Amino acid sequence: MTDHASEAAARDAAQTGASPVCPLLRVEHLSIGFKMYDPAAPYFRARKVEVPVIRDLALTVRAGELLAVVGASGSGKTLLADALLGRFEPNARVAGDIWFEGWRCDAAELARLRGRGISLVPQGVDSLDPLMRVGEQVVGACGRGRAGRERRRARTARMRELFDAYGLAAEVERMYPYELSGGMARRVLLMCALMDEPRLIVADEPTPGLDMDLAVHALRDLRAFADAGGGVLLITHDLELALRVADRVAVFRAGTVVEETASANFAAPELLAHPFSRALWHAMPEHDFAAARGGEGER
Ligand SMILES: Nc1ncnc2c1ncn2[C@@H]1O[C@H](COP(=O)(O)OP(=O)(O)OP(=O)(O)O)[C@@H](O)[C@H]1O
Ligand code: NI
Repeated sequence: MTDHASEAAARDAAQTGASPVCPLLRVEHLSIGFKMYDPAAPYFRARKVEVPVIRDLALTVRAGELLAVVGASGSGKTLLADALLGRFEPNARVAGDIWFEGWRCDAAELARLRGRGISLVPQGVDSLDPLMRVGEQVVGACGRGRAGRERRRARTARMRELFDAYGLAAEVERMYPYELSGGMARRVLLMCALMDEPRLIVADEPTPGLDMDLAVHALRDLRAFADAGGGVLLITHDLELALRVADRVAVFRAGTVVEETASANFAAPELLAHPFSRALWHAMPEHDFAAARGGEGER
């Protein structure tokens, strides 16, 4: 841990009257680019250039809150999720600060927090091992000997508690991933994340492939986690779904958050500050999919 933000938070609080409690997660000026051969240059003159994907991004997640990061496909959302877990490709160039519970963390510290504070619900259900029963995967490796047996017993009990709390039938434990429906597989991924009693869950597109009912169900589980005091960063391209569960929405465009606002402000376009947020509002099915007015070309 390199720094502590509680003094800064207390100072801010003295100035603004806000609560001095540190947010669970705070990201400031995060920029990520990739060093790669210039795709525009002819091959015989190719040289390495830095291609920016995330630029000067800021967001905050507090305990008890679900923040949705809503952005188009391919805009860098998974890259953001990976960054929060301290996972960077070797050619990534990273700048900016990520604070977890008031501590500024570098990539190695974030990677250590995985499973010890921060859990990821990954974008693909293919992260489940096809050859292992669901129960074994959720419980995870427990080690050998007496300590291993104790740990297995404790983790199995926790898994059963979670299955029960989140409505997964006990027989799912003995199933293989191919026997699960899309909705069940998504739920199992969430259970894997919850096993480690995280304070923050980063959920990367947890709903594609699910019908509306199941998607809402999956998001309700995340909402329940936030209501119990955890923080959730929900990454999605589906604003309509996000608005059903999120307290606040971070509108993500061209690699940065152009507006972080209360979900309630999506009630009317006048309540939204950025033209792209208003364009998203107009593009929602219930607002007749109007063309993305005011969005394109504006940053
Ligand atoms: N190691 C890398 N080197 C170069 N470019 C990369 C690397 N990793 C990711 N990118 C680029 O970063 C961009 C953002 O990718 P990312 O997967 O984060 O988007 P996304 O918003 O999660 O997309 P989706 O909606 O499909 O999940 C892509 O254009 C991708 O090509
Ligand atoms: Ni993605």
